[in-house]
Amino acid sequence: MASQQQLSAVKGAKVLMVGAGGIGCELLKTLALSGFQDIHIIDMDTIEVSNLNRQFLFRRSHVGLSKAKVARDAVLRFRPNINITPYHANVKDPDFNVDFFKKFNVVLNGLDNLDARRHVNRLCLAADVPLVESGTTGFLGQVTVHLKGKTECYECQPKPAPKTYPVCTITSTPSKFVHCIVWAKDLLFAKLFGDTTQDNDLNVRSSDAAGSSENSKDVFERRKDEDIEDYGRRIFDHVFGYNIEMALSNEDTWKNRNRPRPIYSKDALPEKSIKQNGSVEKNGSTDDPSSVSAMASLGMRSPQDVWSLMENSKVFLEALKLFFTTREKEIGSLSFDKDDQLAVEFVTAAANIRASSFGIPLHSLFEAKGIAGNIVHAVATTNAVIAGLIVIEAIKVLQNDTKNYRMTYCLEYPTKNMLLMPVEPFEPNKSCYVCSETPLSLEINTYQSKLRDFVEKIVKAKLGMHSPIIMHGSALLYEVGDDLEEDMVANYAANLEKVLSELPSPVTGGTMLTVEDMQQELVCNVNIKHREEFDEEKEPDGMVLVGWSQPSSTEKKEENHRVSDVGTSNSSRPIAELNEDAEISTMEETDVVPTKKRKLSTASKNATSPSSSKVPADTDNHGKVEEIDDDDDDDDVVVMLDGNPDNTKTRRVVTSKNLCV
Ligand SMILES: Nc1ncnc2c1ncn2[C@@H]1O[C@H](COP(=O)(O)OP(=O)(O)OP(=O)(O)O)[C@@H](O)[C@H]1O
Ligand SMILES: [Zn+2]
Repeated sequence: MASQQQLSAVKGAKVLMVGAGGIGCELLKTLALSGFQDIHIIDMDTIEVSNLNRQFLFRRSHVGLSKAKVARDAVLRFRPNINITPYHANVKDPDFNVDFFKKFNVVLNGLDNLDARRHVNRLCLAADVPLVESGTTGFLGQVTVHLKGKTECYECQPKPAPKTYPVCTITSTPSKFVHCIVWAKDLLFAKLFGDTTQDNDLNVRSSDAAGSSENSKDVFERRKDEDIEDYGRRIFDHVFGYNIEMALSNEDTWKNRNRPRPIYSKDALPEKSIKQNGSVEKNGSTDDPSSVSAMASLGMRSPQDVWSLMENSKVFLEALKLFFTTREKEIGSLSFDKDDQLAVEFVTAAANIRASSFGIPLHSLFEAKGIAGNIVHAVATTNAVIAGLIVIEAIKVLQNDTKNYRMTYCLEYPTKNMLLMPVEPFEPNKSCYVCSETPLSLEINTYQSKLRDFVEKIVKAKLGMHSPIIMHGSALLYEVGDDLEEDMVANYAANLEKVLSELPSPVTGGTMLTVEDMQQELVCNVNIKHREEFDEEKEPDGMVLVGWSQPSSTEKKEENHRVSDVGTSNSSRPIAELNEDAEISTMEETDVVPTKKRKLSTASKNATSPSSSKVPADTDNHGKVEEIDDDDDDDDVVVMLDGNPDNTKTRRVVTSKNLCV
């Protein structure tokens, strides 16, 4: 039961909700039922059929309509006397500026992407409005409270960049199924059906043959009058047989690894099957290319089955044939789409054949699709629980009950007998470039990198600024805006193409640049350190931003609970892990390994039953993660998917570029 004090705080509050998706719908309903009377909602999307299974304010007849508006109407039907103001718009629109944010007592996020979350965080800091942030991925979720100067801001912990894999792991030494999926999807599929002119590491040839005119041709090119089945087998033999033999010839690679096995179509498929390919069942309608399916064609039905090597080989050849015979027009412009059945079949089969070669367990189409499409299925209940927790924190915020703020993790399995794990919020990270004024350092080759590289790779991609101004002392090097004079626009365009050391106000080692985003009211100083060389694989940007990743080490040590953040490559927040010692740690891979202590709340301190579980700190409520965190060093966790074949309780949450609602 709410106290009188709580009720009056709730009644008098003006609340901004950002996002009316999975979490947002639950949140709006819970806010209304909790007595909130002045709610503003921003959502830029319209309703899709795929939203209906969990966004309960929406019905089929609403498909195509604004989420914010329909959500408002749906809630007004059972709470007609409250005020709900919808905005069908992007929260990054200039209309939603600091003055707009200042009107609210609290902002509640139900977003699904890092970019928007960072933007809202900055506006809340600039407007000095408390933010309750949230995310879910499948069964996992979390709610955090951010109050300027009192708790960490949303960006106090570095957000991992999208997960990438070392090229050599993908092309030569896969050790996990996800590596085979990346190879099948991003290299093989792209080479065969996407931009066929692209060069990639699939075109391995023996060195002595490289010079001959026959071999200077692209192996992937279909020869004139080449029978499609012959072509398919040639590709099969090249990528699964010949390329593996080539790789094996480099003995050093295999000194400490299991040697892969070359697979040729004649070994994987009896002659009879090769000829029978596609003869079992004809595809439904070839008028609709999206309905074409190699599985249907081969009479294979269950996407849950793990196919044998022979079945994978059949699907591979059949899918390749179907692309060339029924979807020829698309070849050259296709990119992998998880909703494209034939593409999923091809990628599943190719990944499995490669996995078989490298002694990696094979996976079903269903699993492969999840990995390839980075899908974690949304769980409506998690969204509902998280929405409830948001409201609880919002009420504390409205009552200034700072000491009772909690960030709460929703776990998949009980830990210490608890599914909801409350934790005291972090203090602000003193080296956070967003909420403190700590300068950043950038290692960069000032004689080679252009201003454009700095703007794209650092200012936009890493610092998340949309309309940056870049200054060297009082010299303006770059800015964007609608009201710029033509000659200024030309000047800035010219500057973008100049290397840093040749800018009108040269930027060299020791220079301090000031980067500012007017809308976000964020200013950062960046100390430039000249560095000659970068490791192409580890530092593909050709520059390294250091500075804000190290959280303060001043937190109390007496607590027997610890959080260690291993931030990483993905845009998501770290994954929190509760281990046997009642320690909470967040783990992801990264190049920085900050460690700090985090206090569990009383409830969790008193908990007794040990178990293990992992929680996403940044999740995507619509059930998708854009990247799979597949840290090679973290074998105790698995990608979390519905129908997880490993049936293990120790799961890895895939890192999400987009936090789910
Ligand atoms: N910049 C933004 N401005 C306004 N709304 C945003 C912004 N970014 C994301 N959103 C909204 O946040 C909501 C997130 O909800 P959710 O994660 O459930 O995604 P969804 O798009 O509804 O689901 P799915 O992607 O699975 O179809 C979406 O409704 C989306 O429109
Ligand atoms: Zn911060």
